[in-house]
Amino acid sequence: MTSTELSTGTSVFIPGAASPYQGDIARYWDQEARPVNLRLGDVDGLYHHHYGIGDVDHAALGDTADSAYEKKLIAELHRLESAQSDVLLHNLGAIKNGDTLVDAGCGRGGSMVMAHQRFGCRVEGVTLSAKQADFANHRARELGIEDHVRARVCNMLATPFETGQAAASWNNESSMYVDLHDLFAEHSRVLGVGGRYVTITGCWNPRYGQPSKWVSQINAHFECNIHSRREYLRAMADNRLVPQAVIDLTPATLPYWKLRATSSLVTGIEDAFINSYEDGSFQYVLIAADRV
Ligand SMILES: C[S@@+](CC[C@H](N)C(=O)[O-])C[C@H]1O[C@@H](n2cnc3c(N)ncnc32)[C@H](O)[C@@H]1O
Ligand SMILES: CC(C)=CCC/C(C)=C/COP(=O)(O)OP(=O)(O)O
Ligand SMILES: [Mg+2]
Repeated sequence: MTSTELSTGTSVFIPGAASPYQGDIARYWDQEARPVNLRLGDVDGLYHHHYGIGDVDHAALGDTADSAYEKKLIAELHRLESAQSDVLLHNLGAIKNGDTLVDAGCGRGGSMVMAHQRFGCRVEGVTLSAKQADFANHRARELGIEDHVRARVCNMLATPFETGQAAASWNNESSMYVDLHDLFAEHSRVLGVGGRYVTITGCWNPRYGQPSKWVSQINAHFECNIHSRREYLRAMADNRLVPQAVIDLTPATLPYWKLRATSSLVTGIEDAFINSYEDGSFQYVLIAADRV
């Protein structure tokens, strides 16, 4: 654990942060309280910081003039975000209830809870944000699963997990904050041989050429650094992670964004996602890899 320097020169202790950048990211997520995340989480107590996939259920939404429409829209966006976690968890393969899973960049813990409910296993999460870790651990206590689901304030590039301890691990929209070679070296260390790694991420498309202005806008909005699809595959290959599936989820996430753009919970980043997905400069992908 180190301290980081603010631009004012004040030394601030940020547990888990290994660099000034990570200190900024810790502060960003400590302060985050966007209604688009909290009101969706309030639907059923699963709090996500990722986006949705799947077709919109227009029958469930009903008439836009209906006074209950906005509530239904929030429930529908949330359903699509949980569907995204379901697809990630499905790609972890067969997990036994005695297994340990690692969620790298766990946010408020929605996917961790879903993983435990699905597999009955232990789930260990790390986040740079103490607020998020407290939130996730509080939810786990409320659900009575705190002996199986735990979040810690920790850098995902240097985790406290034992070598080979995890049957599977994942990054759900959290790999754009780190160097991919460093990230996959750590997953490769923590995973047992034969273990499974899954990421769902936004990446820029090498076929487009370079990051588009929309990708740059998303980077600035979230203070992150989106990698290219090529960089993911190369860094995995260099770290004994062999892709078993690469799924382009771009067509599946567009309905979520188009629906979200019509809601009262817009944050201003919706057009950058829609435009970059539609012009082919950006892709939403799932990569599942075997640790060999
Ligand atoms: C967009 S949120 C995704 C949260 C969660 N995976 C989800 O799907 O709800 C990004 C997360 O990555 C975490 N993160 C970013 N850099 C990190 C690092 N170096 N170590 C640990 N967590 C990190 C943030 O703290 C935050 O929890
Ligand atoms: C696909 C890419 C590039 C994602 C960037 C990472 C990120 C910040 C995800 C969403 O978090 P959130 O749920 O907190 O965002 P929002 O408030 O927009 O819903
Ligand atoms: Mg969100």
